[in-house]
Amino acid sequence: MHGLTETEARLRDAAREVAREAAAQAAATDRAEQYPWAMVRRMTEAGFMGLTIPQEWGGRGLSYFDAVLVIEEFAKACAVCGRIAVEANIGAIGAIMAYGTPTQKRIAADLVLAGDKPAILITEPEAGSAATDMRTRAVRHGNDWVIDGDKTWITGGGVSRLHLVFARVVEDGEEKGIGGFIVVRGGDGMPAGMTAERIPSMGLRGMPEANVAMRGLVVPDAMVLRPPGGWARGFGRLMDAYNGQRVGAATAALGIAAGAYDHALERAQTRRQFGRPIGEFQGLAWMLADMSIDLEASRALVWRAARSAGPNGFPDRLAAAQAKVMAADAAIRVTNQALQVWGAAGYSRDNPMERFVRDARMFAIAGGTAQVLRTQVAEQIMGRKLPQTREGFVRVVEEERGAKRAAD
Ligand SMILES: CC(C)(COP(=O)(O)OP(=O)(O)OC[C@H]1O[C@@H](n2cnc3c(N)ncnc32)[C@H](O)[C@@H]1OP(=O)(O)O)[C@@H](O)C(=O)NCCC(=O)NCCSC(=O)CCS(=O)O
Ligand SMILES: Cc1cc2nc3c(=O)[nH]c(=O)nc-3n(C[C@H](O)[C@H](O)[C@H](O)COP(=O)(O)OP(=O)(O)OC[C@H]3O[C@@H](n4cnc5c(N)ncnc54)[C@H](O)[C@@H]3O)c2cc1C
Repeated sequence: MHGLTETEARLRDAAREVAREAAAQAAATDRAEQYPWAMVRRMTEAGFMGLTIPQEWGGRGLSYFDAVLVIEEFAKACAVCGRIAVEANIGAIGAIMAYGTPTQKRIAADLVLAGDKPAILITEPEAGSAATDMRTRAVRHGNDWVIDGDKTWITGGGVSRLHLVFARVVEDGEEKGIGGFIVVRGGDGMPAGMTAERIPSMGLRGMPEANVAMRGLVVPDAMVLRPPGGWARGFGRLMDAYNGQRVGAATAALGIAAGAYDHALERAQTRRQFGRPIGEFQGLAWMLADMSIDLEASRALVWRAARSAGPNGFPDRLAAAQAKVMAADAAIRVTNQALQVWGAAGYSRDNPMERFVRDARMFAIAGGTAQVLRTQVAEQIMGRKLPQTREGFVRVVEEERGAKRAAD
């Protein structure tokens, strides 16, 4: 592969080797709709959980770029394993390793290195794309915080041990901003005050998605994640870390698309109709060409975003959004085209093609929809805020009128 050092290529090859085992169980995981615990144990033993955790905390201290090489291999073989590789290496764990206290880092690193895939809890039933409208509140009572609220579509809800909960911070009776609260699930059950109810989903069926309710959930002050800059800037700093997870999600989408493409390329050259391999028909040859272009473009943007980590240590916001939009939209196109190459056989549940299509669909929704991220890209390239609320636009108009009056 283009532009990899020997060490990077070795890491990718090692992941590819273990991912073969992931491929062998992917269909069974999908059918059983069960979290692939045995495969997670294998990934843990092989050192693919906690790649980016610094060595001083027991991790491998690898880069986001190293992580995306690994994620692509797992996602190509088993999309659920790919998403596990995202959240075990990037996202909530990145936020905690960057902003956490030594105690928080110790707890988080130990959990992930033992095989936990952390959960990130941002979305609420009434606050999806408009995440800053979240209603979940964390109210300070002395040395404890009490959290009440409802989160939805929480990946890993019910199986993850480490949770990073985004909530409105209420201190001294005043709302201060949005902060992060670390909640750990100990034994088999959920923590007191937290429940998870599974949501049946279209794809990635081995990965539980859940509605998570928090009622009087008590979090000690020692488990509050305090990003630099104070509560008022808390959401922004947590989103700095979240840009990493967007790159991870883009990589998972890329991996799924690459897996589907490999199957389609092989089928186009072996399946014959009219006495010729179907890949000779221009309709399919050009489809395969388009698929390869989509994949290369996605990979180029994913790699660029993963390598873009700026002074704050996280991937660049613009590069992450561009990569996520490209890879998510491309994965939908590529997996559908790959199924088309397979004809009726691709439509069978005995064949992985329909699974690839279902698994790819979520990435244009989760982690910031393709529409919302296009707006973020537009804001960044124009260097101006594009308010999404009606009041926000009224404010812009009033400011412009005020500036015009002052100039006249
Ligand atoms: C950001 C949005 C929620 C829009 O809300 P607002 O218009 O109210 O917010 P802004 O004024 O744009 O931003 C507030 C604050 O945050 C900073 N910010 C926002 N985005 C980023 C970013 N990507 N990187 C860094 N900083 C960011 C912004 O600059 C402001 O900072 P200051 O207060 O000025 O300091 C909305 O655009 C949005 O992103 N919606 C999508 C929500 C989302 O992504 N949810 C993901 C949930 S987790 C998940 O889905 C997991 C799935 S998976 O991994 O497959
Ligand atoms: C499989 C899956 C896993 C997920 N995992 C997690 C998780 O682990 N943690 C978590 O917190 N969340 C998670 N989510 C939730 C995800 O982040 C949200 O679904 C996403 O942010 C969109 O919110 P919504 O679904 O409420 O859609 P809405 O915000 O209601 O959007 C509906 C439609 O309107 C469009 N829209 C909304 N606002 C705008 C706008 N301003 N401009 C243009 N179009 C707009 C959207 O693009 C979309 O097409 C997951 C979702 C899925 C599907």
